[in-house]
Amino acid sequence: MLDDLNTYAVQHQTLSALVVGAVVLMVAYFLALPREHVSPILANVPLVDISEVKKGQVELGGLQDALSMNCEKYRGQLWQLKTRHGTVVVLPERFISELCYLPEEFVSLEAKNTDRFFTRYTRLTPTSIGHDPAHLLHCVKHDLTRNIGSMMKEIFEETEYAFNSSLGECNDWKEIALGNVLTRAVALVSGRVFAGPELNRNPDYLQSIIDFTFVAFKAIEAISRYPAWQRPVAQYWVEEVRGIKRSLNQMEKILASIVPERLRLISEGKAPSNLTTWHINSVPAEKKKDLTVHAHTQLVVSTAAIHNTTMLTTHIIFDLLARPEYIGPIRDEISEVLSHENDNYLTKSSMTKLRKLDSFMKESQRIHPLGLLTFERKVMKDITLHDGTVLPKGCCFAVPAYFMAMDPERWGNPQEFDGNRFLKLRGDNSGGKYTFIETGIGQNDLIAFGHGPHACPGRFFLNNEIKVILSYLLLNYEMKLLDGESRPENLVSADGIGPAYSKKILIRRRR
Ligand code: HEM
Repeated sequence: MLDDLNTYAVQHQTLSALVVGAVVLMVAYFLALPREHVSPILANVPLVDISEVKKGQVELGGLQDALSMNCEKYRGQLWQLKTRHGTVVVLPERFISELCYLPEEFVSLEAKNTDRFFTRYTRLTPTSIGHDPAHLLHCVKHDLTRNIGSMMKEIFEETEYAFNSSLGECNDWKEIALGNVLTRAVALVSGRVFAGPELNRNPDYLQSIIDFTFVAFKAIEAISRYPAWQRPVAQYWVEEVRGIKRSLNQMEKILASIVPERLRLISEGKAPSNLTTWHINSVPAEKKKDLTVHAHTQLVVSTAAIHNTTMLTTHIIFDLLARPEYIGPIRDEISEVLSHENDNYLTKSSMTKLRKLDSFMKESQRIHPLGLLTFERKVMKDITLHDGTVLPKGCCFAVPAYFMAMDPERWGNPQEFDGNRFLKLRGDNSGGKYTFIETGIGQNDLIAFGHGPHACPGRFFLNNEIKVILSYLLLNYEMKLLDGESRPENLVSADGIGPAYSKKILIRRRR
C-alpha cells in the first residue's frame, strides 16, 4: 500500500514538473517572440476594413473596388484601409510634395518594405541580412543608369538570342504563353547586365533568378497567412520561405568561383562592367569577399527587374494586340529610327526618338499599373502636415496611384485607351515631360514609379530594355490574340494589377 502511494506521488510529481516545465517553456517562447509591428489605427479618420474578405474575393477585385469607391467617397481627405497585410493611411496627392523629401528618420520606404514583405522571414531587403541597402541602391541608381548607353549592344544581342532560342524558326503561327516567353527573355537580358555573358546563360544561374522571382512573392503571401506568433516557427515549414533560403545558398555556390576571379580582375583594372563588379566596388573592404551579400544582391535586384518588367511588357503586348491599329505606325517609327543607326541595333540616343512607342507604353501603364498604391512609406517619427494632420510614428501611408490614373477630374476620359495620349500632351516638346520614365503629381501625370528621391531607380534601365524587346518583336514577328479572344482579363491581387500571365497568344516570324 505504502509502495503504491509512493509510486503515485512520484508519478504525480513528475507529471506536475512536466506540466510546469511546458508552461514555462511556452511563456518563455511568447516572451522571446520578436515583436511584429502593428500599424496604429488613427482616431477620427475613416477606416475601411477588408481584412476579412476571402482571398478569392480580393483577387476578383475587392481591393480595387474598395480603393475606387472610398477614394471617391473621401476625395481630398485621409482614410484608412485595413487589409490582411496591415493598415495603411490612404493619402490624397496634395500631401506628396511635403512628404517626399523628408529624410529617412521621418519616413522610410525600407522600413515599410521590412514590414510589408515580412523580411524577418523572407530576407527580401538588404537590412534583413544585416547589409546596408545603400550599396544596392548605389549600383542601380548610379552604376546601372550610367552604363545603359554602353550596354545597348549587349541588351540587343541578348534579346535576339532569347527569342531565337525560345521561338525557333517560327515560320508558321505558333501558340505561346506570353508571360513565360517574356520571363525568360527579361531574365536573360537582365542577367547579361547584372552578371555578364559568362553567367547569364548558365542554366543554374538563369533558373535560380527566375525561381527566386516567383518564390519571393509567394513567400510573402504564404507567411502572411500565419498569425504573427506562429511565424517564427512556421518559417521552417513554409515551403516558399524554405525556397528563398535554397535559392540564396544556390546563388552563393554559383558565385563562389566568380567573386574571387572578379576581385583579381578588379585589382588588375580589367573587370567587366556589370552588377557583380559594381557591387564588389561599392561594399566596404570586409564585405568584398562575402558571398552572402553578393548572392543576395543578385537575387533581390533580379527579382525587382524580372517580375515587374515582365508583367509590364506583357500588359503592353496585350494592349497592342487588342488594338492592332497601333502596331503599323509604331513599327514604322522603329524602322525609321533604326535606319539612321550605323549598326542593326538601337542606341540609347535613338530611344528618345521612339515617341509613339513611349506614349503607348505609358498609356498601357496608366490603365494597368502593377501597383494600385505607390509612394508607400512607414512613419518613423510623428509628422504634422501643413493642415495640422498628424501622422503618428509607426503608421504606414500610401497614395492611390490607380485611382489617380483613372480619375475623371485629372484626365477627362480616363476609361478610354488612347495610345497617343502622351504623344499629344508632349506635342513638339523635346523635354522629359509626359515621357514613360517621368513621375509627377500634377494633372495628366502618373506616379506608377513612385515619386521623389525614392522613385524607382530601375526605370531608366527598364525603359530601354522594354523598348529593345518590343522593337525586336515588332520588327521580326507578327503577333495576334487567339481567334475570337479579346484582351485577357487582368488578375487583381493584394499587390496590384497583373496581366493574365500564362494566357496564350499566336506568333510567327514576319514574312
Ligand atoms: C515595370 C517595372 C517596375 C516598376 C513598375 C517599379 C516600381 C517601383 C516603385 C513604385 C518603387 C517605389 C518608389 C516610391 O515609393 O517612391 C520602386 C522602387 C525601387 N525599384 Fe522599381 N520598379 C520596376 C522595375 C525595377 C527594376 C528593373 C529595378 C532594378 C533594375 C528596380 C529597382 C528598384 C529599387 C532598387 C527601388 C528602391 C528605391 C529606393 O529605395 O530608393 N525596379 N520601383
